[in-house]
Amino acid sequence: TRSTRPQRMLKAVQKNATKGNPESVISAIDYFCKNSEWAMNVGDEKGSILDSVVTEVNPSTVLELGTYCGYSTVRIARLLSPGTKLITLEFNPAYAAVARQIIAYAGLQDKVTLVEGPSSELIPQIKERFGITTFDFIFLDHWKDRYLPDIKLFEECGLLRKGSVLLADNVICPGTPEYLEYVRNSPHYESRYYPAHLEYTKVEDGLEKSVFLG
Ligand SMILES: O=C(NCCO)c1cc(-c2ccc(F)cc2)cc(O)c1O
Ligand SMILES: [Mg+2]
Repeated sequence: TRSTRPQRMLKAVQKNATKGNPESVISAIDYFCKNSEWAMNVGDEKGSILDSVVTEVNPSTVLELGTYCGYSTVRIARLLSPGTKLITLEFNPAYAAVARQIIAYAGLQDKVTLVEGPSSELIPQIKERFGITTFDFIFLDHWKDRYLPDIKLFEECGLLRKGSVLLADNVICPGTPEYLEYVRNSPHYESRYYPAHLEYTKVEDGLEKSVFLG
């Protein structure tokens, strides 16, 4: 039977990247998406903004919602201080299976805990399962209609502290209008928009960075 796009992406990584070299894995995926098949990785333009925010925050606790094939997982994990781990949630088991292999190929498996399942179920379990009190940095890149309910869940579960940074992908395309309205109008967040483009295209998109004020 025909392979899937994530499987073809993994093959491109295994063919063109160097094992244990995260930058070469990132470049191989971007090359594949620019020259072979578009895929919904955050990409290099928005990825550079992601890098700068992660570097600025230098987080000790990190959560990613929406692993997909692990491209942004690799981008984030390669920047974390020694001993810091990130938790990434993925609902789709086929995506998770490819992501595990891409993260391992980059040599970052010891810095990543990939959890499969719906964010609505997993978020309330995080404190107990992973011994986390609050997150320093959260990257939202999963189902766009889950961004708003999940940020409210973070608040309800006490997973945010003064200064927690949330960075959301795709706030323009496909778009997360309710989420944007919430973080931009809530007195509990200081929000800023980083204009960019939909990965590998000229279509407008961008990232929204929101700092929890407590
Ligand atoms: O659904 C998305 N992610 C959650 C599932 O893993 C997603 C979709 C798109 C996209 C797709 C189709 C199109 F026409 C335009 C944008 C882009 C992204 O960056 C994304 O994260
Ligand atoms: Mg995205």
